[in-house]
Amino acid sequence: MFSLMANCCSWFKRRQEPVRKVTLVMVGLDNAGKTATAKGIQGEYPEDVAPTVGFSKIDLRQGKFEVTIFDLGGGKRIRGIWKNYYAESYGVIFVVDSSDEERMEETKETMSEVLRHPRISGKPILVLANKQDKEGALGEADVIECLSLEKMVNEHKCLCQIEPCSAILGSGKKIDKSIKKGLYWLLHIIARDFEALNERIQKDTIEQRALEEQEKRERAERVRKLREEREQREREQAELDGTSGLAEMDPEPIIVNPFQPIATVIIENEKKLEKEKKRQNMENDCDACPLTHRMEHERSRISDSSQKNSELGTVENYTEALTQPLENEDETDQPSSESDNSKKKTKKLRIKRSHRVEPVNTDDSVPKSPTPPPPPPPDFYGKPLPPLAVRQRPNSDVHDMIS
Ligand SMILES: Nc1nc2c(ncn2[C@@H]2O[C@H](COP(=O)(O)OP(=O)(O)OP(=O)(O)O)[C@@H](O)[C@H]2O)c(=O)[nH]1
Ligand SMILES: [Mg+2]
Repeated sequence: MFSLMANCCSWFKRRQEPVRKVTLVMVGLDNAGKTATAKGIQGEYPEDVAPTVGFSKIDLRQGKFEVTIFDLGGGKRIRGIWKNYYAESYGVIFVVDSSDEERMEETKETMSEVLRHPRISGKPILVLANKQDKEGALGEADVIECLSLEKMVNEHKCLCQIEPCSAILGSGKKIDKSIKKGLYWLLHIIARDFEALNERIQKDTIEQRALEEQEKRERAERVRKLREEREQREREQAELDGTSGLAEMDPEPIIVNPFQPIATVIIENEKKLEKEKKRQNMENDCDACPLTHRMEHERSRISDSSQKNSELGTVENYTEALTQPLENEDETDQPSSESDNSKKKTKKLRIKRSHRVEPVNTDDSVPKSPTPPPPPPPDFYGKPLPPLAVRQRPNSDVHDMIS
């Protein structure tokens, strides 16, 4: 009767206990069997596993414990993330592949690194000597020896339990009893020192979060600086590529299309032709004027023409090439008998053509071609372009090499 009452009191007392949330971290080399073990605990088929990239998380209820297990990837490159989970861990599950003797040294170093971390030292550790079903797997004593386990745990003041097991034996309620036993042991130790552990974990977690925030800010700052440097480099490169200077002053430069519609070219040419005609008329009128006046007139005309040349660019050059016969016509149309006028005219023509690249002047030394170039039709630009052969070419005095 007394014992029944004591049991009832104990049950009632346990019911009053608050639910404790406990986080565990599961680590070990890749291929050790961590995910298989975690799946087995959860009641899933343990053999259907793939290497863990990052982590996987399982939640389970064990008596008064709400347990969260972080199953972390064990690959060499992923091991760096383990430390991010140490602060909130109440204990460690370290899984060892007992059948892989060759990697025992690596396992030892890795375990030592975990236990000496300031956020792990002093916390309980469960070692699962996994894959006992495999032939040649090391037994419990061999694993302890290979890992120098006693020495290591004493050094870092960690309570330790080792369980030889096989994760693929079963799952859920049929899970390997050693795994179940090991888990009970770990939770029991945690429950015993819960207050002290909990205080440490709260403190470590706050520090860890602050550190993470700091790292995040530093990372963002690094990214910002890198972006700024890259943009600066791009700007400098753009300047080197010649988009600086005028291009910078005028962000949208006007690009003159060299391939203008033919109608535009014709209109330009017509204008030019009209101007030429006017000029000719004026020249005829001016023939009566004194030579100096005419010289002045020619100079202003040349400068006007040069300016226009630079303005009109390609089109103007083309126009000039086409209007060349008009100037020749000036030359040929002058009556040769008027000797005074002829002298004046020669001088005038030299000035007139001074802005062009001319062949050696043949006016005096070489006799003129017996067949003068054909005069252009009066309405030249109103008609289709003449055949290439009759068009006056620049430097037409020089004959083609191949004729
Ligand atoms: N024979 C045998 N095979 C096992 C046992 N436990 C796991 N395996 C197999 O070992 C391989 C690796 O198992 P995982 O659970 O993925 O190993 P892990 O430790 O999670 O590996 P990472 O995620 O890469 O860190 C899988 O093919 C499992 O089926 C076991 O107890 N016995
Ligand atoms: Mg895994």
